[in-house]
Amino acid sequence: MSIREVIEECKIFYFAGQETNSSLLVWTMILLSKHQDWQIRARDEVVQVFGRGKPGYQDLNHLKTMSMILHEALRLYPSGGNIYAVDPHGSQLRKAEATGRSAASTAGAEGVFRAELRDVGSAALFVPTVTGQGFKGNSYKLFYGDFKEIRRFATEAVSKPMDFSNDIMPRALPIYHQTSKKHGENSFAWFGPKPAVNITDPEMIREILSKNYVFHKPNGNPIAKMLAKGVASFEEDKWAKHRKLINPAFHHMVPSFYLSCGDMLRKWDEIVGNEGGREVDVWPYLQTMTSDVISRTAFGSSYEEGRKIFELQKKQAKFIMEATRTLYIPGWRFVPTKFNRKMKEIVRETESLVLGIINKRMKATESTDDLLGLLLESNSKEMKENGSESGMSIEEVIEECKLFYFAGQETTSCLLVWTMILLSKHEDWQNRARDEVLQVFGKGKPNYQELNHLKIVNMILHEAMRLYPPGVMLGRCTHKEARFGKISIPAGVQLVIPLLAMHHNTRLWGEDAAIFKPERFSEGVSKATQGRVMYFPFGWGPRICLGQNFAMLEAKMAMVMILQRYSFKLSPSYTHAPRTVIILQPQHGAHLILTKL
Ligand code: HEM
Repeated sequence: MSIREVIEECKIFYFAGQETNSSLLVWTMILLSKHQDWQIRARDEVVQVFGRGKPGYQDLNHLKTMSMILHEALRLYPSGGNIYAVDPHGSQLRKAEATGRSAASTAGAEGVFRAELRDVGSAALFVPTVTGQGFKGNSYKLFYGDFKEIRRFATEAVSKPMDFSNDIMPRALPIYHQTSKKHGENSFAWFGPKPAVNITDPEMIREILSKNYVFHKPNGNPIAKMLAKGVASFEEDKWAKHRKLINPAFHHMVPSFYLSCGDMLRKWDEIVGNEGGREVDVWPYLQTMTSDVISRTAFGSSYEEGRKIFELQKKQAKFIMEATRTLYIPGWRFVPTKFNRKMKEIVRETESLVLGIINKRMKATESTDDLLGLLLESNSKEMKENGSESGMSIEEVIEECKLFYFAGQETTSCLLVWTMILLSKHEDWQNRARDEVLQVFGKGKPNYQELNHLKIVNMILHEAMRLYPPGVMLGRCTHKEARFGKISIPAGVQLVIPLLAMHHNTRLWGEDAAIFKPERFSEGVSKATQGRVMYFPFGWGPRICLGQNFAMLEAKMAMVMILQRYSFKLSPSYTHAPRTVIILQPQHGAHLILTKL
């Protein structure tokens, strides 16, 4: 090991050992204060084994009741760490999975404490159940499970770039890649003290994603929830209510892709000029464009205020990424550190800006057709028809607006950047796409209706999202024992759906799964997949992405306008390095040579 690696190991021991232990102790004491009967049972056992004398290490291992209590405390209040990104949308920021619970879910968990304490901890229960059914994984290491390995895989994966190839699993989804390499497709890992089972059977995936009232999303880090809550993080009735209110707004809004994309192209024109090709890192420009689109579409006439809100969100996301890089300590966000104060300040500033816009709208006599206007309209219609309980509060509308920003921006810019990179490598497909675009629109302004009839561009976008899906995995969890045919998975387990692995699976797609072949989608998605759940970049079932059509339309408009004006190829300085930071991004940007047509 290098000195750096030794230091990293020490840091892991510090975090995994010190913070998780103190968190475990504090929750155990709280639970035992609440459940005096178990406190008495534990004391009886301790007094029986040690009397009032000094406990011997050997005998500590024989405390059965104490071990049961510690495992149950860990199950209810796990203190895991910076493990996985499972949701493509920033609101979840589930980098810090297996962390503390929200107040509401804590109250629910309290209720089951007594009933579940009969089991000797989740590890003891989980392992025989799933290994008996062919799932394999590492044996459980107390408190931090596979945390150390996961950290190492993640760091090693992105430490060097790769040759240009679409075989990106080792880099983009290193944890699943390594686990499945070692244990096979039916495998599991320990997210701290929580077991996480990898699900790769298309039928099981269909069932999990269809039954959204049975399989919930895993609880995220409460710090991350400061960023945005909204429909993507709600469950059951609250989720259904919000989805019903937001849906009409998405169907009626008029997106402003043309304006924002035009702004981006004007910037490229200034850099490239008329003579020869010029190198441009297109990645930051695509990010600005998609963020501009969402500011205009969400806040329309209040575009300037909208931009300010989103700038604050960007700042907040950076703080949150830093916060989630360390283990989450329950209650830590309430401590008035400088960092926490800054984050709270941003929340306050954002809310007052959004509230200002909303108040202005409420007083206006005419309705506006931006997302916020439509949302307010659909909300007040619902409240008029079914009473005020059925609508959203102003705070909830604010949260949904914040969510649109995170949901709508990074994901779509990722789709665009990988499409441009792939078309730079495959100039034959770039030419075919341009031919189609020029045939349908010439050099004129694309209209929305006809964007939907572009066949080649559509095939290319799907193939780009198959190989480089913005969200590389989805997560769900079991609240009670779940049965899938002969397979049974106990309660309290995370289900990891490695979306990227499904998109690259040679058993499903053939030996050429890693090759860019848009012709796979020449007869549509259902023909390409034969109706199986093996391609689902926007998720599946009732919780499928609300912005799916929006994103596809935006990507088509942008690709049409780019293809009309430019030809592009990889620059010699382009470095292929796909990397997952919540979503799948080009780690070193996208340096392309742009030539004006
Ligand atoms: C290429 C772009 C996009 C991709 C790949 C994508 C992907 C996804 C995926 C995979 C989910 C499901 C997550 C899960 O089931 O755990 C989802 C949900 C969602 N997406 Fe997107 N998304 C994109 C763009 C957008 C845009 C532009 C918006 C809005 C402006 C949006 C809003 C949402 C919302 C609100 C949900 C939550 C739906 C619910 O829980 O009912 N997405 N997205």
